[in-house]
Amino acid sequence: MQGTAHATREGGGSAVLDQVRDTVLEVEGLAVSYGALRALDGVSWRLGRGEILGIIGPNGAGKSTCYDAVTNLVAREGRVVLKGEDVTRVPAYGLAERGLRRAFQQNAFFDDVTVLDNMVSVLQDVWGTSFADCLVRPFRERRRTGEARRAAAAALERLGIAPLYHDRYPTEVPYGTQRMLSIALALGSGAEVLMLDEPAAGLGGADMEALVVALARLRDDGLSLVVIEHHMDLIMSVADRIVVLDQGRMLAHGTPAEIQENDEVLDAYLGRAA
Ligand SMILES: Nc1ncnc2c1ncn2[C@@H]1O[C@H](COP(=O)(O)OP(=O)(O)OP(=O)(O)O)[C@@H](O)[C@H]1O
Repeated sequence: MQGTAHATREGGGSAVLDQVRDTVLEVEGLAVSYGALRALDGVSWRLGRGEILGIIGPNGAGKSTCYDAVTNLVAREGRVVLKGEDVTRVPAYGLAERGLRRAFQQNAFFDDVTVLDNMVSVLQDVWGTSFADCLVRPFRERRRTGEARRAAAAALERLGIAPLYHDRYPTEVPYGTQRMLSIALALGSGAEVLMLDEPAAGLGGADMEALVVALARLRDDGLSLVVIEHHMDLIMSVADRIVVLDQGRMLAHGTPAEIQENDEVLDAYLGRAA
């Protein structure tokens, strides 16, 4: 094997795990079976604070199943530790409350409210007002509503969504902006770990570049990200480390440079230059 990516098919700990500093999310021995199919088998990785971990692999390798397993959306074996707390038995909504959020492959927003109001709605946990408060303290509540809208606008601009789109309906804005909106909504407020499933799906060149910039900015802000992606250029440019899955098992784990030189990965997945 060339390079230093660690093949993990034989099991055993990988030294690359020891390189992760300030672990925020750790999965250990995750396994999922669908009837006779072992869709995930003994998958372990760690995510450091302010880091992007890429998860790649051919179709059917188990990438989405791995997300379902981490977020407790499927029966699984193994352990999940978030910020030092064993959260293996915590349901998905409890994980979201603890700062572990997830965006799915499909865009997810309310079609019949504006982009800005979509964002305001997910910030309700911080800026929400009650009917009773509006009656008793109307001026205070009006001020809070203004603050909520400013916070929502800032959250959208953090993802590069320009103000000219804030008052449009999501279906009226370009597809790349809709993808960014889905990410912004998944982030909400208080996210510490964000898991993205193919964020670049359907994006063209300029939108792809905007996504790279946005992901790097989120990481630089201290967010930790796990990103499933088929676009190799994108994942190789933004990820700090990469896990390669194949038939439910970990084929390799290393830096992008290590993964690109790994013979097993080249044979199984990335394709080899003649
Ligand atoms: N609910 C399910 N019931 C039965 N089999 C499933 C289920 N979900 C996934 N599988 C199977 O588990 C395996 C892993 O699927 P998964 O969707 O995790 O792969 P993936 O790497 O995300 O693929 P893709 O890149 O195509 O999205 C596949 O063989 C798939 O057919």
